[in-house]
Amino acid sequence: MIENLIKDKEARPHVLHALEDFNFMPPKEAIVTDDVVELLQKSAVIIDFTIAMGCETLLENALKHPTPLVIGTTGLNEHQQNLLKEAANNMPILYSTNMSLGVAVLNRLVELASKSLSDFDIEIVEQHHRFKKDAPSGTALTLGEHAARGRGLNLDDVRVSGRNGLIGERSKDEIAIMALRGGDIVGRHTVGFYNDGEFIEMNHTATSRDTFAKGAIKAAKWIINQPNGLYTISDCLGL
Ligand SMILES: NC(=O)C1=CN([C@@H]2O[C@H](COP(=O)(O)OP(=O)(O)OC[C@H]3O[C@@H](n4cnc5c(N)ncnc54)[C@H](OP(=O)(O)O)[C@@H]3O)[C@@H](O)[C@H]2O)C=CC1
Ligand SMILES: O=C(O)C1=N[C@H](C(=O)O)C[C@H](O)C1
Repeated sequence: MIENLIKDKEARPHVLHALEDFNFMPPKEAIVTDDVVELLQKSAVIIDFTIAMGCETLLENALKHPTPLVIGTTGLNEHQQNLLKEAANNMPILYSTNMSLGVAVLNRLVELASKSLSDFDIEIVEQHHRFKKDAPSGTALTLGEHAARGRGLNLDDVRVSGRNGLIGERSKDEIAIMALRGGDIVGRHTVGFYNDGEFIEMNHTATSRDTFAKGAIKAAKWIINQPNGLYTISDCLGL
């Protein structure tokens, strides 16, 4: 995501990491550092698209040096999710597994469809590029949470991660989340609602990673004016 953020003129002066990797000369006012404390102390807001461990380091240090944060990193474990909640008591944090407007709206639609189509079986498929490290995608899990919430269920209680062998019939409440990987697919999520005689499939396809960068920059401008707390991109978009 760093190359997509650098492409955006407004974000460019604030991008601090690995600039030379992308053959880009930072402007004089940019701070280039690999010291997370210096980064926190000198930044008005930080955008994090790294890996779960990188996000954990940022949050741990942010607890001592509160700074508004926009976090898009996925694959956070339970400890890291708790750290996110704890840190949000001391600073405004916007966390979203997907920074696009389309997915923010899709989350709403899925919750509504799940509630209205209570007899339909729900299945989620996500597709991403071959370089993606975590599975299933954070977006697919968030969509699954909305689908479960629409029926008053907890995703952890009903989630299926794979099917293989003589597994028996599908149970009514289960929600499978399956991941495909290949090529340069930016991000494609399909939530299907299946019943006897009809089905609906809701699909969102990101065709450029700039979509996520633009959402994150909008979020960064918004989060600096918010009181401490944990927000999502839906809050920023007024959804
Ligand atoms: N919420 C959203 O809308 C989106 C979320 N994402 C998520 O963002 C994350 C990054 O994705 P992507 O950009 O494709 O991944 P990449 O692997 O392309 O980039 C990850 C970057 O993080 C750096 N990094 C790795 N470890 C650390 C660390 N411990 N501390 C600081 N930086 C570190 C890497 O540096 P180096 O190369 O030197 O290791 C690299 O520059 C993933 O979790 C992905 O799911 C991605 C797109 C959209
Ligand atoms: O790794 C990616 O590329 C993406 N990750 C996010 C996720 O895990 O949901 C968002 C987007 O789909 C791209």
